[in-house]
Amino acid sequence: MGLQRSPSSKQKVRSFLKAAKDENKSDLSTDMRTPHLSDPCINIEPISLDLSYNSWVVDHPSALGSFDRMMKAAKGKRMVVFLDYDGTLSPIVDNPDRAFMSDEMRAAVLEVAKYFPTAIISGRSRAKVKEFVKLSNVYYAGSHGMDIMAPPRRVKSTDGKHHTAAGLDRKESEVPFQPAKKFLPAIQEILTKLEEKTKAIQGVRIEDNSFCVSVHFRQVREEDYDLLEERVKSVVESYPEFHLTEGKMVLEVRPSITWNKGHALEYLLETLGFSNSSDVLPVYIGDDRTDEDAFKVIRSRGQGYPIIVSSNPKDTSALFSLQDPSEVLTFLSRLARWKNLGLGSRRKKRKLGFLCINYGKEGSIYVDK
Ligand SMILES: O=P(O)(O)OC[C@H]1O[C@H](O[C@H]2O[C@H](CO)[C@@H](O)[C@H](O)[C@H]2O)[C@H](O)[C@@H](O)[C@@H]1O
Repeated sequence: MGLQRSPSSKQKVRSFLKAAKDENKSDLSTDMRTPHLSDPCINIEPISLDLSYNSWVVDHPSALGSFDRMMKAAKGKRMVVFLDYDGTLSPIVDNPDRAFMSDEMRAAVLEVAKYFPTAIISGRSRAKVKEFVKLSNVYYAGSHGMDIMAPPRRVKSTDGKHHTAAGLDRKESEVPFQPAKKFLPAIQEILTKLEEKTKAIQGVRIEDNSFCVSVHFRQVREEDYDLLEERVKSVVESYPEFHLTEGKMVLEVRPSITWNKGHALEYLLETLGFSNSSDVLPVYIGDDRTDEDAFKVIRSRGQGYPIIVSSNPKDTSALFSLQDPSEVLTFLSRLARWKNLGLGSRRKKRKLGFLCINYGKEGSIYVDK
């Protein structure tokens, strides 16, 4: 792994990176960064070089341009909405503490959550993302899904019915699910050591994300990248149960457990009562590498809409795309309006005296009384 930096050798790489950097203020995903010779991903570079946004978007069509088609296919299905936070609901900014979400975005998420079960799955601590979003009608998962607040997991008993897991709150109120809980003391130790080891490097920000730690280098001088990487690695090396991952100008120290945003999505579907439903249609909107795990889960389910937020071509398992948070806002507003209009026309038909025959999963039809 190497930090994202300006290229020094290949001319082709230089011009590609410069264009991408100018367009997106260095928000190059790791799949496009200058490769290190030691980087096992070096073989993906020529593929990225051939991609241009116009050809990429053919394979990952705009979720706005495809909206009608998507909603037509969603008729009669139960949509569940999953949203990433940074770079999706809020724009990427230099100071992570100031990545605020706009009031319009908040209103759009509020509306969406009125009609569809909605969860926010972020790399931030759950408390921090809740503080930014400030909505009570959504579910929150922080630390890349390692800290979920949701209804308790259901267990299947011998009578074949689902029951709340023993020992948990039976009133279906929300309970935390924290698969990395045993790592909390070690995480606090790592945090302290990282702060100590990197304090002399100008521009570094260490963020406590509860079950993981972020080391931000967005404001670090390029000439200090190697030093920072070396220091961070020297801390992580003495914790064999942890590993490093890389996001947008950030290194993250995470416990090595088999749990990611994809698992969080599945967990939430299950606890919200959608497991094994053939008519459930998850929508996941995210911009970062960690969102890919959720995109893959949706693809493997064979039903749902994985949507990447990017204005640059990148390797992704998403099927659709949106360019930036402002397009996310438009998409969410249209989604809420689409549902509202659908409900409205049903209400109107009822008012006009039509009889509604409900076929459950198949939807409903209106007949003249
Ligand atoms: O899963 P997410 O909600 O997308 O969180 C991923 C990381 O997002 C934040 O960092 C990123 O956004 C910052 C604010 O715009 C930006 O300054 C930083 O460079 C980005 O990496 C957050 O601060 C991290 O802790 C999250 O892991």
